[in-house]
Amino acid sequence: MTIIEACDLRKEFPVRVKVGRWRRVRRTVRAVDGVDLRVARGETLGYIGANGAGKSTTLKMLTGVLAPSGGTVRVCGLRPVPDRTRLARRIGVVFGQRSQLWWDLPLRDSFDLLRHIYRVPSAEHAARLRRCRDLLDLDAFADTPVRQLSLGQRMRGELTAALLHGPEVLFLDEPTIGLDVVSRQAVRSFLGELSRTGDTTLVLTTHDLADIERLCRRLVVVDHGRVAHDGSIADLHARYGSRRLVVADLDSAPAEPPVLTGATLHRVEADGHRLVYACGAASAAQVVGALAGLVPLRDISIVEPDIEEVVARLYRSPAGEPCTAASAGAGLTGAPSPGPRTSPE
Ligand SMILES: Nc1ncnc2c1ncn2[C@@H]1O[C@H](COP(=O)(O)OP(=O)(O)OP(=O)(O)O)[C@@H](O)[C@H]1O
Repeated sequence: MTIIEACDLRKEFPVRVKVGRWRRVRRTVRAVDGVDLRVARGETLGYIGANGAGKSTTLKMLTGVLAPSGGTVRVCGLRPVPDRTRLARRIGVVFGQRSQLWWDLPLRDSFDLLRHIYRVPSAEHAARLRRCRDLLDLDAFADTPVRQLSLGQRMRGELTAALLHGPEVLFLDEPTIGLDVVSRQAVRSFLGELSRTGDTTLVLTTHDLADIERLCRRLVVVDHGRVAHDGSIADLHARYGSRRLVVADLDSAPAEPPVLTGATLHRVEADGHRLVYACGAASAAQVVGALAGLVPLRDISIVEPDIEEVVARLYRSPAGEPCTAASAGAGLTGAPSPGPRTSPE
């Protein structure tokens, strides 16, 4: 059953841009440029894109913070802006940069206030709080005023606050940004647990692709406000020509690296003692078999394609066009997008 449905979703912002020394002209920034999205109940969706690609704007339209300039959107069957109050009871939101906690109150008191605001029956509230306390280890700092919490502690508090009313959908904008390794792991495993139960639909934007790999089966990549990829991580690799690498360590370096059918020599390292082949039509097993008959193998390893590299290539390819394997290059994850589309007003 579909819980989020966006059709041709658009958001334009009027801006004034400096031209020359004194002149300013009006322009329209197309931050979201015709996004179609359907998310099934219980799904965990990763929503990624370079800086300025339109992720936060999309999330703001899905949560009723911003009104779309065009298209239609339904979340839990409601229109996010006109039905904002009703929607607020059915969704939870964690925006990394913005807090929903009371700065001067201990975390525990914020949770209590939220119970009253959302009118959650106390048994339900207690059960949900107990689960979060266990999984997120809140007890050590539940009596500390929010302003004294570390970022990682506050984020654990934010996650709890967003879930206490039992939302059907949880929107998370950069939930692990700036967290130390321990807090990041705590947040990831908590979200993993939440995702496994399937009770809550999760929509997650992040620049940390490890979040995506650990949590999301489905990945939507946006580029210049448009969906450039919607599918599994495996689909992404297949579409953008990611290849497995076979790394062969040799006892002695051959005069010339062997030419293999169905694989290409990717690089030569360690003075010719290490050959790295990228699998094409040939499987990793076939490459290893062929190499074994041609060179003295000491060791073999197979390296799975790197999601950071494929996403970086996708960000760099013009308007989400699939790049060929030949266009693969070193990763530049997080490279800023050339910017949103603008047009004169
Ligand atoms: N209120 C606004 N007025 C004008 N332009 C805006 C406004 N909000 C966003 N934009 C522009 O819309 C584009 C998309 O912004 P958005 O914040 O959605 O990107 P993002 O993908 O979330 O980026 P980041 O990864 O950096 O958070 C950007 O170019 C941004 O400058």
